[in-house]
Amino acid sequence: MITIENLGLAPRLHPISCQLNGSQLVGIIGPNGAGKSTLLSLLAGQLSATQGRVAFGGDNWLEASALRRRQSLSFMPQQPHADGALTVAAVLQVGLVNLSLSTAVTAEIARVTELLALQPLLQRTMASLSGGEQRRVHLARALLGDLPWLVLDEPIASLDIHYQLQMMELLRAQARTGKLVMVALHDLSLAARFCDTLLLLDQGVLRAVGEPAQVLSDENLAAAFRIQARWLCTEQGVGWLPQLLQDTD
Ligand SMILES: Nc1ncnc2c1ncn2[C@@H]1O[C@H](COP(=O)(O)OP(=O)(O)OP(=O)(O)O)[C@@H](O)[C@H]1O
Repeated sequence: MITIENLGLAPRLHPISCQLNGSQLVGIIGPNGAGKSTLLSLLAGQLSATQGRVAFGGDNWLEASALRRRQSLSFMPQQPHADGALTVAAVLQVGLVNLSLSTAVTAEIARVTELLALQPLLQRTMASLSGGEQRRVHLARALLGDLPWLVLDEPIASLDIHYQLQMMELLRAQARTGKLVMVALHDLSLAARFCDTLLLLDQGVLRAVGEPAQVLSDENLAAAFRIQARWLCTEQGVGWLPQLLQDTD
């Protein structure tokens, strides 16, 4: 479990507080510029907070050593980078070595390779891959070491619908193994369908946190996104028909 207390970065993110249990897939949603990446980057230690604390495993996570951070939290930024000249296999090897874990390298790389169906790509260079293929490699890299806290900024951006569904299932399965999995998402229908908890950010403010049905209320959708939506619930899942509000441009 993590407890976020008044975590903020002026002027981009107003102080936010919430508690998130492990074993959950948590979606961070909100319009462009709402502060999603800022929040995730603060948790990942890529940005320094101007105030607040984060309790994770007892102490203030924001003051944890670099090694503890590296071995507890896996971060995939919105625009992950890897040297284009490296093969996929090399990217995964370097990623694992950087974690300084005692994990068996070959077995761990085989594990994430299988999870992301990367076998056919292992000997290709990163530069030779499509955008979606590269994203799957970055996702595999984020899963290396089986760390307890995954923080992924738009992990399904640029994936086709097959891989979007597969990734959301995979991330939910990762959460079910006891991890806290936090993902920034723009697809609210997939967020509603797969996430246990949603955090809705709007103009740097935490507007709502809770179960998807509560957070994706008519009022919140209108205020944050200036849309209205009809939700379609079937046994297979949730879909929706979003529309611009009448009085918006
Ligand atoms: N490097 C930066 N320096 C100053 N302000 C920034 C910087 N990066 C982002 N911002 C601002 O911080 C606010 C939050 O940005 P952030 O990237 O966290 O939004 P986001 O919700 O992730 O948006 P998007 O959906 O467009 O990715 C925005 O107003 C943005 O303009």
